Amino acid sequence: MTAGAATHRVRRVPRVLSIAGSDPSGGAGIQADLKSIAAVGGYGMSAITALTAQNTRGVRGVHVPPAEFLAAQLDAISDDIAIDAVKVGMLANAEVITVVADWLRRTSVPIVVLDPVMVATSGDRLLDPDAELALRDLLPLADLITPNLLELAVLAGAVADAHPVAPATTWAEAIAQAEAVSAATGARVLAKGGHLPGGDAPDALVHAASAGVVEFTGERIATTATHGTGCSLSSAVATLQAELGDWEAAVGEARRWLRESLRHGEALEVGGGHGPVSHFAGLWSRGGLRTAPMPAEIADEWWGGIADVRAAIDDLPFIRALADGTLEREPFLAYLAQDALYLRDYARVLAEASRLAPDAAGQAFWADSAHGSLVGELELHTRWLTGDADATGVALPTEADATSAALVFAAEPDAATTAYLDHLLATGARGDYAVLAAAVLPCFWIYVDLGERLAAGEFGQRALDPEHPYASWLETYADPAFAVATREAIELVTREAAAATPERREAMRRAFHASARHELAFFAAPLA
Ligand SMILES: Nc1ncnc2c1ncn2[C@@H]1O[C@H](COP(=O)(O)OP(=O)(O)OP(=O)(O)O)[C@@H](O)[C@H]1O
Ligand SMILES: Cc1ncc(CO)c(N)n1
Repeated sequence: MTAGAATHRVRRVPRVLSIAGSDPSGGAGIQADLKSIAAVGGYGMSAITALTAQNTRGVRGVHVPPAEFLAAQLDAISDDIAIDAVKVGMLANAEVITVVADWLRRTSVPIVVLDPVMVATSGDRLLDPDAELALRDLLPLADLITPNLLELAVLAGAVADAHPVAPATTWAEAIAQAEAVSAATGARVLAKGGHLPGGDAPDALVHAASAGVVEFTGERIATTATHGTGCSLSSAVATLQAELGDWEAAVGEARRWLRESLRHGEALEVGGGHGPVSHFAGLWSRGGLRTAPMPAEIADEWWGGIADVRAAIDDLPFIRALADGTLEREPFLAYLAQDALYLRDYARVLAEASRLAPDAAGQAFWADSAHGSLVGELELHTRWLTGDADATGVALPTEADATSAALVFAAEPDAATTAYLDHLLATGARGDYAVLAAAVLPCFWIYVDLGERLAAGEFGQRALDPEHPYASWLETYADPAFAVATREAIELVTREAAAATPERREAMRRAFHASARHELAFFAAPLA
């Protein structure tokens, strides 16, 4: 850990100001800076030093607004907003340099990265030659300076009392020049080898005060999309340093990001010269572009998506007859016998969801539900199937356990039970928690919905009669505690779906839909 890291206060979304020129073609200058800052996770701001008329082929003109107006921009920002890092780019002339240097002295910005822009990738000048010496006063205000080889030579000359220094032709020479600039200014220097001939594109982080040289190597990427690489790198390093508080880590991560962006630059098909890098290529491919739905929207969509299945369940002769009490005892007991078989394995599937759950809350919830379906629901079934249906609230006689188990699970699983359980058990075996949780949800949701609507008289007043032949069944599913558990299940599952990738969310929806169809087949079977 460096001294800087020890005192660093972590800033998850650093507020980063770019003081630079405008590139209307969007690949360099403040446009590249804002994209880079956002791409690596910062909040970007920009104070514009100069306007250029340029594209990927070259710079056609430069307009420098009055320096007082740059000062006004800088003060407007610093009077209101805490700034975690500043990146300085194109400065155009000596007057602009003075404004920026004065503002930096007045404003205590914790991180200053100076990209001493002098010449564009196209070869056009972006800094008056007579301003190169004025840069000397700005250098000690920087924490990190990021010159390319030509700029490094100019800075090395400036700190050597304006003795001209020739651009390095070897990497060792470049590092020696960086050491001289670092020693004279106290700043770290990132020497960039992008302009070296050869197959490598090395950078070196040089800090004379700690006699440290950290080299970053990597092969040169074959691309014409190199417009604005220097702007992009310096902005990314400033942002990442504010987040990580470690220069080596910040440069390393910024380089990884820039190299990925370089690889995708040509695919943007911007301009016929040196095109821009693709600043968001990584984010686009890994994060996706569409906004994720909210959990409540997912609940509505999934529930709406099974409206036809729910309507079909409502219309089943089994449900109608169960509601009005005319259902024969034989199909009711046949249904319960199948449901007992179902619940035994359903509890195992819930236990699997508990095992796979990513957090303790989820683990506890599914474990509770597994327990609930065994002691709450299965006990009800047992009372019915062992002929103990009238002994409400009385515990099962323990000496009869073996006999009752034999009775409860005596039935052969029918096709609907087998299909439903195969679906759930296979989903569990695949080991995807989110999909499994979606698959078990209809069993909560459809039953609670039915139970509540039966108890509300939606299927006739007979369902509310305490003398109803299947009153204990009706009460079990109208139990408010079951509704609470169901709401929690919906919340757990839809929150998981909201955080999932679109593909995974779709797999969850499909599993949910499949289970709903199995519920319909299950209710239809006893009278089929
Ligand atoms: N073709 C490439 N392959 C890999 N990395 C590259 C390539 N071109 C530039 N880089 C990297 O991009 C960063 C910027 O380097 P470069 O030396 O081009 O700066 P610059 O000249 O200031 O950039 P600009 O083009 O914006 O003026 C460095 O990290 C460098 O290693
Ligand atoms: C405005 C601006 N800043 C920096 C550079 C360096 O690439 C550029 N081409 N344009």
